[in-house]
Amino acid sequence: MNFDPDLLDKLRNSRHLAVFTGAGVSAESGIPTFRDALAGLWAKYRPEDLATPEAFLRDPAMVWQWYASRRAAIAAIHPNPGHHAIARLGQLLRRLTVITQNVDGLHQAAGSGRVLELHGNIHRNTCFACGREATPEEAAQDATPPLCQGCGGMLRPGVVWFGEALPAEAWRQSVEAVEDADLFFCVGTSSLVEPAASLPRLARSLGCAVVQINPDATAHDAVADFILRGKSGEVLPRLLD
Ligand SMILES: CC(C)NC(=O)[C@H](Cc1c[nH]c2ccccc12)NC(=O)[C@H](CCCC/N=C(/NCCC(=O)O)S[C@H]1O[C@H](COP(=O)(O)OP(=O)(O)OC[C@H]2O[C@@H](n3cnc4c(N)ncnc43)[C@H](O)[C@@H]2O)[C@@H](O)[C@H]1O)NC(=O)OCc1ccccc1
Ligand SMILES: [Zn+2]
Repeated sequence: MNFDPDLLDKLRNSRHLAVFTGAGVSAESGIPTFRDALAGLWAKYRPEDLATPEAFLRDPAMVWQWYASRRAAIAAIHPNPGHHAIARLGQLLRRLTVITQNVDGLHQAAGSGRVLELHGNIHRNTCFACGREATPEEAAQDATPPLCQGCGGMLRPGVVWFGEALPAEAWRQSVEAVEDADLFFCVGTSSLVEPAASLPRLARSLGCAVVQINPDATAHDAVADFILRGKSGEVLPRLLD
């Protein structure tokens, strides 16, 4: 894949690169993308049916087990060359901010220092009633779901469910990073979930060069200045060559 010299020039001279990622960046690690995540016994559900406070209240054990099965899948895999290339770019460039929709923690596992988790992290748990962050021991109790040792409420995964607000600080810092960036990578996301999907549009509206990295077309091809059609685990390492 030959890259547009203008893109390589912008990357080499970037003062601040913002890298916005979705499930696609973890696909080559063996984690099915959000659309494909509902395989096997979960196949009859839509993500929006399970990742909501209503679903949790309706059937807390089922939702807890879904997250437990995803946590187990994530524990068995490793970051891929796409994650590592982003971490390497973070060492080479003056400033790089990762803004991720992923809850798997693989950017941090690959060594990326500045990672803003817009939709939380599946390895953390909080109390659905009092909001307290639970200890790993509490979350390991043999109950589905385990109960909070503070108030006795049910523990829930530390992710943002549909209908819930994004973490205010992560969102504020993400908008700030997009406003400061001179280059914006949109990697492995279908960009269908709001307000996260507004960030590529914001970047474009601020005159930031937008690069889309995805094997398929997405809603954000229209705001991209450069479209790299391929898998992030193959395209990103080549950008470092
Ligand atoms: C479905 C959608 C229309 N619904 C929403 O956007 C809703 C509602 C909404 C709000 N504003 C709107 C405006 C318009 C319409 C709807 C809304 N948004 C919300 O509910 C948000 C919260 C949304 C967050 C939900 N949580 C997630 N995840 C955590 C949980 C969990 O993980 O279980 S969202 C989850 O789904 C999304 C999945 O998208 P992708 O990551 O892009 O994955 P996908 O599978 O779709 O695509 C993969 C892509 O990768 C590509 N690919 C595949 N292989 C590779 C490869 N190898 N390399 C590169 N790319 C690859 C594929 O081609 C594809 O393009 C991600 O964001 C992911 O985090 N909250 C909120 O609005 O709250 C209000 C509020 C405000 C104030 C106070 C109180 C309340
Ligand atoms: Zn509690």
